[in-house]
Amino acid sequence: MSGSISLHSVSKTYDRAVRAVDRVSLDIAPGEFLVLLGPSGCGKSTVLRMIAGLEDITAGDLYLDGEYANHLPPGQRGMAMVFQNFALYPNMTSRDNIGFPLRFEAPGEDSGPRVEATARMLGIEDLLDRYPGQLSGGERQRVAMGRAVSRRPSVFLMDEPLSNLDAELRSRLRSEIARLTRELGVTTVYVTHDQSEAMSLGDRVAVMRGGVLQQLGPPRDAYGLPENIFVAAFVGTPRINLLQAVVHAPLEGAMSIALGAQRLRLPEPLAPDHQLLRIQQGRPVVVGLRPEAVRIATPSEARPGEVAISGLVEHLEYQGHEALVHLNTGSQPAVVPDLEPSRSQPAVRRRRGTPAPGMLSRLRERAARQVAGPVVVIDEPDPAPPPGGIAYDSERPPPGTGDLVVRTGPDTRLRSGTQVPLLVDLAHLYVFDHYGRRICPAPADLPGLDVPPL
Ligand SMILES: Nc1ncnc2c1ncn2[C@@H]1O[C@H](COP(=O)(O)OP(=O)(O)OP(=O)(O)O)[C@@H](O)[C@H]1O
Repeated sequence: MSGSISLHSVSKTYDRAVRAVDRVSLDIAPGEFLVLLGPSGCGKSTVLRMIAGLEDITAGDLYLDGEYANHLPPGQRGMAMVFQNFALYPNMTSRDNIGFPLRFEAPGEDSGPRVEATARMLGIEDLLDRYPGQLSGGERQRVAMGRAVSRRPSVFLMDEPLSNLDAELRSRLRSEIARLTRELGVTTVYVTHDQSEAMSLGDRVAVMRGGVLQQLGPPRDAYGLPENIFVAAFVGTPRINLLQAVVHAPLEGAMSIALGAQRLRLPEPLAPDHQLLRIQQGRPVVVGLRPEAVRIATPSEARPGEVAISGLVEHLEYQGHEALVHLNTGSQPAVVPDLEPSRSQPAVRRRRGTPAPGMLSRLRERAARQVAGPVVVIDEPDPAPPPGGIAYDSERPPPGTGDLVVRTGPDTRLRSGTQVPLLVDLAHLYVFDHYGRRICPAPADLPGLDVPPL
């Protein structure tokens, strides 16, 4: 087996009601490391389990090495799985745990040389005669990986394999997994809700939300060119600043984006990406600024492409290698629900008085999940929802939390309550429309920017 995996519009519905995975299409190349990333309950594990054959596919097609494989039994798929809970047999030594699958795959063959070669690869030779109870969490996970590796599968499926480990061990094992899968050249599908893990491991990252694939591409694109507000907010620590804004495009005079009482004046001649914002004139949009897109400096220090605003220091968060300044610029943050949903909550909050879910509301919920919405507009009292079922929130953010986080050097000394000048780098400005789609920088396929998603 070469290890290519293709999902064509694959869905999974549990109990006729919960659509855990909604028409996901993915092509994973042989030897590729693909990470499924998303918040808890978004359907990552279900995708992995359908690839493994541990879960039936409700609709859509799965191809392994180009062959239709929906009904292929798990044992015939040439895959090995590593779970978060190590799953070792407690009454077997590491040697027996690693050799156990080989008893079935190559009956009668001496598994010793393969077990030892695997142990050498993972640096666990001296643990081979210990029982799981005599191993640390990290050692247990190495043995669990050894069991997967010894089978020489064509695909590794890993479901949050590091989530039970402490931070230092996670980072060490992360590089070991990267090295091991690269050396073995084995296709790997890795599930995590930890975006930094996804960014550091994946050749490509598939970001999911509410069962729907939001974006598929290299980690650099998920961070630098998020297709929607959900991906922008989910990827990156500290989280991107998302501010409610309005585009002003007068027939005469400069175009600007209002953030509360302040304005980002777009320099003339307008950049092509900024020209496309003209059609949003007067509409609420959301501005996204990563913490490194704004710096504390006076207007006279502005470089080309930087525009001045100001902010009131709320507090300084010292991080050792850097400091994060929390500022209040007088704008309203936009809120993206579903970033960390609890399993008991529905995927999209409904407005008061909305009837119980029927076909129409289910369709609307699905449409809302396909884009990043709902985007919360705090200042508008009870606005009518646009098509697509986007909901609104009337809660204000807690006072004193600031609306903008800016990254600075660790030596910054700033007192709370100080008004500071800020420079916004327009080269790193994101604008999302009312439906949560990125409209600046312009999307590659330039959809009808006015058209509601359905
Ligand atoms: N056997 C099941 N029966 C009913 N619903 C299920 C079942 N397994 C999963 N689900 C539901 O399907 C959705 C997706 O679950 P899944 O485990 O794939 O999410 P996940 O993104 O892997 O979450 P986590 O990171 O918390 O494991 C959830 O709403 C979950 O409650």
